[in-house]
Amino acid sequence: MPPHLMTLADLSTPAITRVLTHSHTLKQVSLPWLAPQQTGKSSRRKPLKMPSQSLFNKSIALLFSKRSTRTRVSAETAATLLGGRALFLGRDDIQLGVNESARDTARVIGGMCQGIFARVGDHAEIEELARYSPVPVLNALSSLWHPTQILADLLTLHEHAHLFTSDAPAPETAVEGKGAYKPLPELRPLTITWLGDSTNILHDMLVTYPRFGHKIRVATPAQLAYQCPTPVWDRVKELGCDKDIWWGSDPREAVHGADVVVTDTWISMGQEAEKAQRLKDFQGYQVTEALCKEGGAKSGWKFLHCLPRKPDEVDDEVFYGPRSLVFPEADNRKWTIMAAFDLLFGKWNLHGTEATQSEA
Ligand SMILES: NC(=O)OP(=O)(O)O
Repeated sequence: MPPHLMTLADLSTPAITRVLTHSHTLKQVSLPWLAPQQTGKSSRRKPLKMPSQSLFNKSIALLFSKRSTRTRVSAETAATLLGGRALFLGRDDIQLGVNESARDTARVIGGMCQGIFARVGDHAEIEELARYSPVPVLNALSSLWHPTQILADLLTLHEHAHLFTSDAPAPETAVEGKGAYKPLPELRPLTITWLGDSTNILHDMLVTYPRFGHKIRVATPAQLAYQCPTPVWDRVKELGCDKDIWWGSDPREAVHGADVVVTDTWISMGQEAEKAQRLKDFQGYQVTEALCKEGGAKSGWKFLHCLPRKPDEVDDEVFYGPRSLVFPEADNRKWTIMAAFDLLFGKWNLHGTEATQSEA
């Protein structure tokens, strides 16, 4: 039975830390490799190290039934860096869902490729793929979970740990030629606020952040449709995360004491018909300087958003301002997906906890 990853709830805390550490090292190894190569005298510099080639001559299927920019481009470029190839298989490209079942598709693609990175509608679809795939399946987003997004968010927070500690200097990032790679900066326990719908992004936050000592404060509209689905809340409780989660419907109350404010679109893929009702239900939830000041967020609060963004949920002042970490967060989709591909598809060892720095 191959290992799979449906949600970060499936990984222990040390295993998540290992993926983040591995992402941080792969990023440091890969960036000099990807930089324009210099000629002339500077060509006498120390030879560059090539990142792990665990996917050399291997193929990863990107089975995407929904649109994607970040996840798709991260996956394709990460597979290339690992020496392999990603095959993008969109909903109109293959027989799945029209002439062929998920069961048969998983068996056939798994017989030809060495991993499946799948973006699906209903979460049951990816469970079905995983049940019958002979190779590992990684969740690229389902109705319930979005694990690779939260890996990127965590890496971004760790890289910006100095912003949350008044006396800490910014870490050095350039490492080429210095031997050992910089360790992942330690992150102090934070208060992280979510304003918006109970989406797959929030769900992976709920089962992850409290295990690292972070408190979560959530505001969703009071209607039942915006509350946490039972299968997700069951995992939250199973992991003991519920005691560190405050959940209400007042966005001002939710941002109280926040170090980080996170939101996402109020109208996810497939919910376009509900747009008018949703815009009404989320009135007052837009992340702005005024809202966070009135609610008592910490003076240095920072902003995360998985993207794509619409101006409904966050105004331009916050989104493009100095509080925003959204573009480093987007960049980190690549390094975290690269680490997950290396460990899951290349080594079948994503759930392990042994250090990986020497094999980056
Ligand atoms: N955040 C995210 O998953 O972006 P894409 O939908 O563009 O992949």
